[in-house]
Amino acid sequence: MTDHALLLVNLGSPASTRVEDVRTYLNQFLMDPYVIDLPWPLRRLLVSLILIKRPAASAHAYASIWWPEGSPLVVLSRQLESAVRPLWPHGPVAMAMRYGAPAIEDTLVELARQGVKRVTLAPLYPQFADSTTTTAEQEVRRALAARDLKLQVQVLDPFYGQPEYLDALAASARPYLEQGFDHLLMSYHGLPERHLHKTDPSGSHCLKGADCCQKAEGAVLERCYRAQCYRTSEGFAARAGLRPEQWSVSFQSRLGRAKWIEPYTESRLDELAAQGVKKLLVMCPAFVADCIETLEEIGDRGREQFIAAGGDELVLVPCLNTHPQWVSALASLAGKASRLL
Ligand SMILES: C=CC1=C(C)c2cc3[nH]c(cc4nc(cc5[nH]c(cc1n2)c(C)c5CCC(=O)O)C(CCC(=O)O)=C4C)c(C)c3C=C
Ligand SMILES: [Fe+2]
Ligand SMILES: [Fe+2]
Repeated sequence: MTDHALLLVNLGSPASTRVEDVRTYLNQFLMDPYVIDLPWPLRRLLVSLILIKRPAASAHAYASIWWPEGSPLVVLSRQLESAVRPLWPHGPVAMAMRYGAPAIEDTLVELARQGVKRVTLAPLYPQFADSTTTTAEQEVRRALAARDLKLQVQVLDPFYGQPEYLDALAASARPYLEQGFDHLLMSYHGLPERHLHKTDPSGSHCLKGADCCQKAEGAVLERCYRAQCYRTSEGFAARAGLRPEQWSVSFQSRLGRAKWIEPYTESRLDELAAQGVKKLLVMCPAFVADCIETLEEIGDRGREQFIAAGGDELVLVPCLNTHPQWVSALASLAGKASRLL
C-alpha cells in the first residue's frame, strides 16, 4: 500500500526576520481562538495591542538565532521529514506548519493530487494542549472540508508517556548528563492557567493543591498539559537514573498579564543559582525541535540570567531534532496510530 501518507505538523515560524513578516505570523498565530481563547472582539483588541511592540522585539530575537537556510524550527522539521521517509513505506511523508509555510491546506491538496487516500497526522507535540494539538487537528479537518478532499485521517495522540519517546529523550540527553552537572531543569512551554481549567474534564482537578497535576490519572491526565509534563519528566528521570533532588520542572515563555502555570523558568533560574547550583543543564521536552523558545529564550537570555544570578554555566541540551532513536520512535508511534504496524 503506498497511498497512506504521514503528515508531520509543527507550529511554524515567520517567513523571515523582517518585522513585517513577524507581525503577519504573530497575527495569524495569536488570532487562533485555540491560542488566545477570548471572544473575537476582545481577541482582536488584545492581539492588536500585542502587535504594537512584540513584532520588533520578536524579530530581533529571531534574527539572533536564524540560520542561513531559514528558521531553525522549519529547517529541523524538514530534516526530520527526510529522516523519517525511509522508515515509512506506506506512502509519502510530508511536513506542514500550523502557521506560516508550508501551510497544512496546501500540503493536503498536494497529497491528494499524488493519490493519497489516508493520512496519519502526527502533531509534533509530546504533551496535549488546545493551543497546539487541538488546533493542528482542527486545521486539518477545516482544510479537508474547504477543499472537499476525501482523505481518511488518523491522529497520533500526545506521546508524553510512550516508552519509545522517553527512551529517545534519554538517549539524546545521555552525553550531556555524562559530562556532569549540579542540577537538571526541565523547562516546558507554559500555558495560561485558564487553558488547563477549560480542558479539565472533571471540572475540579487542575491546580488544586501543590501536587494535584502529579497525581492526575485517567481522563484528567489525558487532558492536563501540566500533568503530562510531569509524567514526561518522571519517565525521563527514571530512565536517566536521576535522584529526585537532581532535577526539577518549570514553565517558560509567559505572554501577557494572565496567570500562567508555575513554577516559572525565570524564577527557577534565580532560585537555583541562589541555592549554589553552578553547572545547570536545561532540557526543553515540550519541543521536539530546537526553536526560538529553546535557542534564544533559554540558550541566550536564560544563560545570561543564570550567570548574572551567580551560576557558572548553563548547558542547553538540544531537542530531539533528528536523533536516530527519535526518528525510529516517531515512525513506530505513527505506524501504531495508523494500525499499520
Ligand atoms: C510546545 C508547545 C507549545 C505550547 C503549549 C504553546 C503555547 C502558546 N504559545 C504562545 C505564544 C507564543 N509562542 C511562540 C513560539 C513558539 N511556541 C511553540 C510551542 C508551543 N506554544 C513553539 C514551537 C514556538 C517556536 C516558533 C519558532 O518559530 O521558533 C511565540 C513566538 C515567538 C515570540 O514572539 O516569543 C509566541 C508569541 C501562547 C500565547 C500559547 C498558549 C496560549
Ligand atoms: Fe508558544
Ligand atoms: Fe492538572
